[in-house]
Amino acid sequence: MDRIGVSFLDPLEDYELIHRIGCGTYGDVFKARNIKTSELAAIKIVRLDPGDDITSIQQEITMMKECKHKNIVAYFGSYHRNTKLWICMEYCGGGSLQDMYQGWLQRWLQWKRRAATTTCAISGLLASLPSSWPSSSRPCLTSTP
Ligand SMILES: Nc1ncnc2c1ncn2[C@@H]1O[C@H](COP(=O)(O)OP(=O)(O)OP(=O)(O)O)[C@@H](O)[C@H]1O
Repeated sequence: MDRIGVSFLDPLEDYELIHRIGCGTYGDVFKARNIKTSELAAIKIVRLDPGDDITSIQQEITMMKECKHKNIVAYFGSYHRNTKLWICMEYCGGGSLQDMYQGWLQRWLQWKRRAATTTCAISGLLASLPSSWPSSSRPCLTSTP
């Protein structure tokens, strides 16, 4: 951990936890605030037990440290304290890509249902037109609900 610049100081000296925002393969993720700068952060807290293979976590930290781009979550630092590893990073208020995808999917399904309902209503209305109505002036409805 030393090798990748993890601090052994108390993370609660630097961050206050606000609430839990999610949970991943390695542990819970919390919304937090940097006490000195008031900047928001997301902190992943991973429980480390003696004998755990920490290679993949070290790789995740190393990768986050090296990836510096405006479209990639920024890495703020890590702390190893009392069997817990705190990985601090930029807070993304829009949620995960999966959350966004679920939102789009729901909206699209809702829109599709509304379109089908409207089509049915208009079809019913057209069917109720008097048969004496000249076919040349009947509106034509085509849809693929
Ligand atoms: N930087 C962040 N800003 C805001 N929310 C985040 C951030 N990172 C993670 N989260 C939230 O925490 C949840 C868990 O994230 P985490 O990266 O631990 O798990 P994951 O996305 O399932 O990936 P993994 O398989 O690596 O654990 C996400 O789904 C997201 O809602």
